Amino acid sequence: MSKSLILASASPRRTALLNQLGIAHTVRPVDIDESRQGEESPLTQVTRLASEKARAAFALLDDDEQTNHVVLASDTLIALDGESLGKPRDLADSRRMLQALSGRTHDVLTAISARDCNEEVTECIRTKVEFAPLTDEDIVRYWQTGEPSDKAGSYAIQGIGGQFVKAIEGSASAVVGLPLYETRLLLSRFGVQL
Ligand SMILES: Cc1cn([C@H]2C[C@H](O)[C@@H](COP(=O)(O)OP(=O)(O)OP(=O)(O)O)O2)c(=O)[nH]c1=O
Repeated sequence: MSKSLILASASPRRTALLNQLGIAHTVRPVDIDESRQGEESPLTQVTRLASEKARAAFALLDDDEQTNHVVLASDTLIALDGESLGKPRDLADSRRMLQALSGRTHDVLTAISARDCNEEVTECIRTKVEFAPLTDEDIVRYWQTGEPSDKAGSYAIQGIGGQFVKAIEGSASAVVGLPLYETRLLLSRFGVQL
């Protein structure tokens, strides 16, 4: 018997990407503390957060639901010089992030985590993104559009921020929040009807 899918995410991008795969699902976001723990690396952090989101959402299911559901969760962080960049708090934070990304190549890390009553599998997808040099005026005007505020690294490649991206190497869908290819493989392994 195939299992039903629960997406543990408040991100409209992740729902849209899952819809692109044509996979029926219900959405049940969870709210966890996403701050860095100690000196953990961006890879450790993003993998831990995806796993914690999946675990928290699964724990909210009753016994019956746990036997016939799979929970999928994801987390996206930018990695630059060993540091992780999440969502900006304000303009100053956005400026700090975009100045750091300006004229350089960074890694976008997206971890996906699937969990059912038998097991949890979590993996991380790394995509390289090369940014054009940005002026302070670019950064302030971009902030005023409202787009950066809920995006890791303070930009959206699929939106206005796409004009700052010179090149990308890896998974475009992973940068937006859910790697389509790897998610499909993972869910099929968990018995979700594709
Ligand atoms: C770099 C980049 C990030 N993003 C988004 C993807 C994620 O939604 C967001 C990073 O925040 P996340 O903490 O990964 O996710 P979220 O808080 O939006 O949703 P949830 O935890 O409930 O699943 O940044 C883009 O949409 N475009 C981009 O180019």
